[in-house]
Amino acid sequence: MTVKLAVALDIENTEEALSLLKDLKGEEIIIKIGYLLFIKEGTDIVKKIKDMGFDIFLDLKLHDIPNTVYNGVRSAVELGVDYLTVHTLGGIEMMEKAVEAKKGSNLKLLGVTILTSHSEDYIQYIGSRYSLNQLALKLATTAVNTGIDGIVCSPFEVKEIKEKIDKDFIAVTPGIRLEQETDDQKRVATPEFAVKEGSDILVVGRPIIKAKDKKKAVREILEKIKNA
Ligand SMILES: O=C(O)c1cc(=O)[nH]c(=O)n1[C@@H]1O[C@H](COP(=O)(O)O)[C@@H](O)[C@H]1O
Repeated sequence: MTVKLAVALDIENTEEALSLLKDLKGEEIIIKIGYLLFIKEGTDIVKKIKDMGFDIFLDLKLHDIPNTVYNGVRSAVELGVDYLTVHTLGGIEMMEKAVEAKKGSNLKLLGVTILTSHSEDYIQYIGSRYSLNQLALKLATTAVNTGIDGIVCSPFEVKEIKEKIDKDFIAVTPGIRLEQETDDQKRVATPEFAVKEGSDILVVGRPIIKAKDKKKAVREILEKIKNA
């Protein structure tokens, strides 16, 4: 699978977001829609962006009782999104219901393991007897065995997860940075590192959204992915 770029469209101004996408039409990118735009604009924004020809990654990180997640996944299938995040910490039964809900559709479910804004210290603070890496691997393995199509982890866990899970799945890595700035992320790495470690989809938000020339930033990251 060729490595893809998912642009996290975390842009406050909807018109600005849509005009950026007009500029990016034809680029081989996935558009990730998260809380910011989805809570404000709802399903309309998803349909608009889908109609522009982009694949949609709806990032709602579903985490609830199995039946509620089942209903959420059914709605995402009806909406026609391409990727949807669920939280692996929601449990095996929850993930099984999520997988059951998308049966027969093209939706790909992505299981979030340990957020890139968490550190090893936090994992120990909440009482885990596993290290962050071990826990991410355990959650990823559970998700893939349950039938989840892919997992979300930091570029630092992806290599081991890819090596130790003997099945095909999509590895998605946020926490990508071109420069030193980390914002609220704790585990960040360059696009080249993420690709070398085995990522299939790199998620990039602020390094694009905050750039003066956003289209140029997208092109630069695509080049880095291609040449990694
Ligand atoms: O599920 C995600 O996409 C996600 C998981 C994770 O562990 N860390 C993480 O940053 N994300 C998302 O990836 C994007 C990263 O944005 P930037 O830090 O601005 O590049 C945000 O939209 C986050 O919601």
